[in-house]
Amino acid sequence: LRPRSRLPPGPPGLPLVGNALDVPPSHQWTKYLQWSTEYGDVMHLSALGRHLIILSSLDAARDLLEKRSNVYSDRPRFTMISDLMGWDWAIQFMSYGARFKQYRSSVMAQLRKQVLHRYHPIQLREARQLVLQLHRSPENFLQLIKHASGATMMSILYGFKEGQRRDGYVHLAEEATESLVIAGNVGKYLVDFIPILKYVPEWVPGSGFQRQAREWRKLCLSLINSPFQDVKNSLTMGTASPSIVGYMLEDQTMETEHLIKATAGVLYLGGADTTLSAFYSFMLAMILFPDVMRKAQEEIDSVTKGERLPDFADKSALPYCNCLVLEVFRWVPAVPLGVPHQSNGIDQYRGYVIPKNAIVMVNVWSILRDERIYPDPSRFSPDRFMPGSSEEKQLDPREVAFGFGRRTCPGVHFAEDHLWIIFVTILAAFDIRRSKTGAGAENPLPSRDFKVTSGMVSLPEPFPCDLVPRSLNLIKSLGQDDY
Ligand code: HEM
Repeated sequence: LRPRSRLPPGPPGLPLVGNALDVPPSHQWTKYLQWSTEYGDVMHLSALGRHLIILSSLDAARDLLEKRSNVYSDRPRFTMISDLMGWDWAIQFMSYGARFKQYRSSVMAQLRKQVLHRYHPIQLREARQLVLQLHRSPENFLQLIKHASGATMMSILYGFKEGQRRDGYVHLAEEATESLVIAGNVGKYLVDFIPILKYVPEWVPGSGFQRQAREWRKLCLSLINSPFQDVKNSLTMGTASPSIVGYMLEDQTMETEHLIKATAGVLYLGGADTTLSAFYSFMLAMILFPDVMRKAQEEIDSVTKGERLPDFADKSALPYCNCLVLEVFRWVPAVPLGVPHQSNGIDQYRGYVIPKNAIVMVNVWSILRDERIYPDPSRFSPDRFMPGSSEEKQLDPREVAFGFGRRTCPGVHFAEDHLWIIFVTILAAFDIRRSKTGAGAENPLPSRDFKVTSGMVSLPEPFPCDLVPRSLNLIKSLGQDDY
């Protein structure tokens, strides 16, 4: 057999462009699912000479990305992002190797289970502050939640409390990550396929990408430099609040300033949009499945007696709420196609050849919505994971949603804590209801077939909702002075 005929099966493509024209520009995971029913759970596509392998089952993902992690731990090179826009410090896009290991272990050190308690006071404070803000302007709930996701990360990373300074940095980070989303749209920039184009000077006609990259590079560099310098100044003046950057600067074992800046940038990048996606999904789930909301609220009330807001110390007494977080990870996968891996050598699997430098992606979305694993997958049901519930216990979605092998998400436990305290605080304070007033063409009333945005990180499209306070006394007790 010629090597090509031993590639995994996949849709036929055209000469040269391969399947580039068949892959839709958005929501590729639905097309990949459709193709996988025809070609199987290990599928081959090609685009402009690049091999693409799509894995659509847990077995295949584990067999390759975990059991053969010596082959599949690399990332494809994103020339536009890493070389031209300046994101070469972000481990998310880094090739596997010595530098990656050094940077990843610095990130892991800040996300170990043993240190997560350090962030709890900030997460608690921010969750309660958000309750106050939501109470004051419930109609702006989507904007408030979006801002809170970025702002909480800024507080944890740099110690900035509420105010203009922090808002400015959140704005900067949003702009920088938006540029990433645009540039991360594989296929948009030819330089990602023909890296040598990165040397084309800006004045050459057709090199608009160079000018664009230069503008975006400024955002990327400000994102890691400006807040970092700010913390350093505050430490010198003795006015800094506790923060990850502060801990790292004080810890003399840390290698270089660049590593500290990069670690903070990586955490922001990894944490802000993903937790925002989960937050939107949670709100939507509570509107669509009011029985789940009531069950979670009853559990919280049984512990707090409705006299106080919940706290991290209540976590072990709230198992249903813990399962609710897991169900959010499953119900709307925040990273529906994971982050692409790349093979660093030729491999054989199930009799097929996986070429060297093939881009390997897992269809996380299709696994987490597979009815053979999760019966009635569009139903939001934390009971899937509750010990002793009438439902049969189902696969823990963290095993899929956070990726595989040596590149698995290091933020999984952080994300759980972060979302848990927000969800239980909001559930204690408000009923989240289907809006009677806010619906319109732009914000249609949600149904089980709600739409999600497309991109590496995906989230439900905007929807209206009403937030009805459950206890005004509880909310009012959160006086501004305390926070
Ligand atoms: C809903 C929450 C989250 C989800 C669903 C999620 C999902 C993922 C996925 C699928 C990957 C790629 C794994 C792979 O390549 O196999 C990843 C990577 C990563 N995540 Fe997360 N993540 C979440 C939250 C966070 C948080 C809160 C942080 C940090 C504060 C974080 C930091 C990172 C980093 C640094 C990487 C890159 C790892 C590497 O390339 O080695 N993530 N995440």
